[in-house]
Amino acid sequence: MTTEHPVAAAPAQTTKSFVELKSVAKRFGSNTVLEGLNLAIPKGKMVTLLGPSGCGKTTVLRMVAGLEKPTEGRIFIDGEDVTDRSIQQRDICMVFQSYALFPHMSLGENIGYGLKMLGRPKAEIRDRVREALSLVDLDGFEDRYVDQISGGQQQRVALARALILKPKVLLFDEPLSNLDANLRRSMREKIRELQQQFNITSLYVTHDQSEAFAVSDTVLVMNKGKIMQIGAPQELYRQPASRFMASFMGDANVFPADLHRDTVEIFGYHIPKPAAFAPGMQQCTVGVRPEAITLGLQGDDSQRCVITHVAYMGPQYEVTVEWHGQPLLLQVNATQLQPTAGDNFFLQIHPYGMFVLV
Ligand SMILES: Nc1ncnc2c1ncn2[C@@H]1O[C@H](COP(=O)(O)OP(=O)(O)OP(=O)(O)O)[C@@H](O)[C@H]1O
Repeated sequence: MTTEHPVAAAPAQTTKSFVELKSVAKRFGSNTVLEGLNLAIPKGKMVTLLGPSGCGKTTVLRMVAGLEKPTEGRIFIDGEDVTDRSIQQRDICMVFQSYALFPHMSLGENIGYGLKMLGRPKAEIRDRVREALSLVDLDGFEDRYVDQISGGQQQRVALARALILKPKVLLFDEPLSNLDANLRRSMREKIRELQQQFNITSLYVTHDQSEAFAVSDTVLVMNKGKIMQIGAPQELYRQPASRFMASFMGDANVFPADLHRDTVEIFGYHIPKPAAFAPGMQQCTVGVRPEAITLGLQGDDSQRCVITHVAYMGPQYEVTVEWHGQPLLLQVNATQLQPTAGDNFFLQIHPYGMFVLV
């Protein structure tokens, strides 16, 4: 796919821009929502704020947009201090959960509205609207109205309306929350495709872990106004920095373990030691992801387990086994085994799904 496009072809401004928050705090009256927040979005990257409801993600996004002012700290876009600038003076566009389209305007008028306000000539607006619609796979939809298209299509129009302005920064506020599961997948693919195609520096807010992983270069996990961990999706999942992170990033079984030179020992069972384990440690707590555990018909006594609970999930079963008196959650691929409570197996743990907890 070409990276040249007359609507959103990355101009110098777009590719060079970045966002930085320095020592930002936000208080609403006596309620401190954020404290000492530092955040940097490299040029052309997508950073996602992920966290439980109320942790402060939308407040961060609104401060970057200029809809809220930090109580302390400064915000920079493209090297300029924008802390005291209004939303109109920041060269950013926002894509909202609610689409925020004008119902009395055609889709073409909605998308071209920003350019019209900038006083661009009619012919240019018409051409750029057509191209923006094409980018979001809505060719020929100029004359339709909001009530004549689906929710998924409305969100594509909202995306086109943002892209047409070639903003320095794109902000996404839970943009998929109102869409059903199938539409969510195709919309997030479209967002990621366009963001990467045009190297648009972007900040994305969601409380959905799989959505955050699918669209982001970097994910920043927040809890109660604090940053818990920042990293690439694989890093956060495979090397969570705390128990909160281990459980927030998915299911995890947690055990005390003895560390040997080349192996990790849990209940007498030896597993090859993953590279993440620091040399010199002798004991630690390990986390094991459910998908890293498999059931087989052969093994030794240290691997013996009995199934205590089975839940059918479609592609896989979620299975709880008892292992050395401890419950252990694992997944069984439905094409491989039909597990039943009471069955005896021998388990194996793959080192890929194991991490150290400190
Ligand atoms: N305008 C406001 N006045 C007072 N308190 C506010 C205001 N905006 C946000 N808050 C408070 O700040 C905290 C963080 O809210 P925020 O909306 O940033 O969280 P969030 O992580 O985006 O949550 P959600 O996923 O539910 O949107 C909450 O306790 C909220 O009640």
